[in-house]
Amino acid sequence: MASFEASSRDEGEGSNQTSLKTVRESLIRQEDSIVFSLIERARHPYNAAAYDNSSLKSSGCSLAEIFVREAEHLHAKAGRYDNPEEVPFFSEDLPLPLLPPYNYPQVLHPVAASVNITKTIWNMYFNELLPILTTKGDDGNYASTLALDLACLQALSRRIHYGKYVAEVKFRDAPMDYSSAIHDKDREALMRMLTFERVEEMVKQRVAKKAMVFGQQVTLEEDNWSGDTLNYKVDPTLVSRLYSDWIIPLTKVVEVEYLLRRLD
Ligand SMILES: O=C(O)C(=O)C[C@]1(C(=O)O)C=C[C@@H](O)C=C1
Repeated sequence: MASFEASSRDEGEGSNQTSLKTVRESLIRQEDSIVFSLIERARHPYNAAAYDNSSLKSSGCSLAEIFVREAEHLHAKAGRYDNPEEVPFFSEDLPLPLLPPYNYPQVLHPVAASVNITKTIWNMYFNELLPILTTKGDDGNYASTLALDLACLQALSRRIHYGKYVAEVKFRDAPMDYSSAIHDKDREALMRMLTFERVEEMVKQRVAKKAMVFGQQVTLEEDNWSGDTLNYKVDPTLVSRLYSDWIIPLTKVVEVEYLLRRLD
């Protein structure tokens, strides 16, 4: 992608450069899904009843949990989790796909399946993000709200766990450097090696810009296109903060966890 600014460590020649470029292009595309899904969820107020564990006395869990569990059940039948990029929140007892499996390319080391931070993503989404993304109140549209939550959770899980792919191409690019930190189980060294601050800065700026572009009120009157009078559907600084406080740090946690097991 032309807008991608290479940092000094990925200016080398060869296919690894292409691979890092390719996985970053996927991260850029995934930004669109994340920003759109947040804008859609923000149309509804918080709708607390959907998240309250005591609302459904018989089940002891929230409507949100039941919704995601049952949706994942259905998605598993349609083969969603055959794709190693997709990580379910409730992986126990998922049914097998109904169609014969598609042959997804095996890019990752088999240990990738054991790297799973869905609990952290779940808690971050419901405890930290939703309360600041939405307005207080209840409009009763629990089914629509939860369908939108599911879209947000899936987009976030996919993006954050995509750190496995980013880590894999970085490892292939510099196996000797990474191997020594992996043997030493040196998390800090790994974190330092995989961090590109300039890239992170660009990601944060780009997602804020996407929130401005995707979240405009589009009308046919010329005046409404002027930047400062716009009322965005989701605060662009919130989207940027979501990336800087949670999405990027959690992607890096996935990268480190994957690398630590990469030589098993
Ligand atoms: O692009 C990379 O190299 C990544 O590892 C992804 C990512 C991100 O989450 O956006 C994470 C760590 C880097 O510091 C830069 C960006």
